[in-house]
Amino acid sequence: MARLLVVYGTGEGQTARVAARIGDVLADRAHDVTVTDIEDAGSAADPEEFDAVLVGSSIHVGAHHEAIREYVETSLSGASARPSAFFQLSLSSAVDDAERRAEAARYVDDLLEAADWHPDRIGLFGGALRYSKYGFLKRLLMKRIAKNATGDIDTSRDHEYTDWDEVEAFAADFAGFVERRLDDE
Ligand SMILES: Cc1cc2nc3c(=O)[nH]c(=O)nc-3n(C[C@H](O)[C@H](O)[C@H](O)COP(=O)(O)O)c2cc1C
Repeated sequence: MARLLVVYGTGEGQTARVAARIGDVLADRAHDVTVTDIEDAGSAADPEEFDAVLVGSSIHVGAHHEAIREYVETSLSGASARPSAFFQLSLSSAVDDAERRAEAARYVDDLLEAADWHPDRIGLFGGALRYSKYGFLKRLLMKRIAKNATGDIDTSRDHEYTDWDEVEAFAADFAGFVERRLDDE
């Protein structure tokens, strides 16, 4: 059994949902899992207390959650023997378009380069449009962003693009990686 941390930054809760699903997959494999929002985490997100760390963030206006950026820069920077993974949610990963996919990958590259962090696994997932949760201005902004991304500008309902099978496969793959690594030690 490994002590695993899943720490995430979220705007409207989709990354929290993904983090929870990842946590369920890890817990089903009998690991001791802590899933925490970076805003509430404080010292509970100290990587030293865990065997492995997964970090997740959504993209808002081309940037990761600020507290997550700070966290990876201060807590995960540099070489580490501890296995780690990063997952990202965006609309850019919600469409089958090479340019958009490259954009999503670039967001990750920029974050990792700035933090000098080298996670063992990276997951890029489609996010969601929660028009029902946005205020007037955010709904307008998201309609514009969505028009160029998924094309879903019907604000009378929400749109979800997360592939839950992909999320579960990502979590299982990372769990397997951690288990093999700990067996070898
Ligand atoms: C204000 C806002 C700005 C966003 N900007 C981008 C963006 O620049 N690129 C992108 O691919 N997705 C963008 N998105 C889509 C989010 O990444 C997607 O909605 C994701 O599911 C949000 O997850 P969260 O609820 O955990 O924050 C944006 C969403 C919001 C609400």
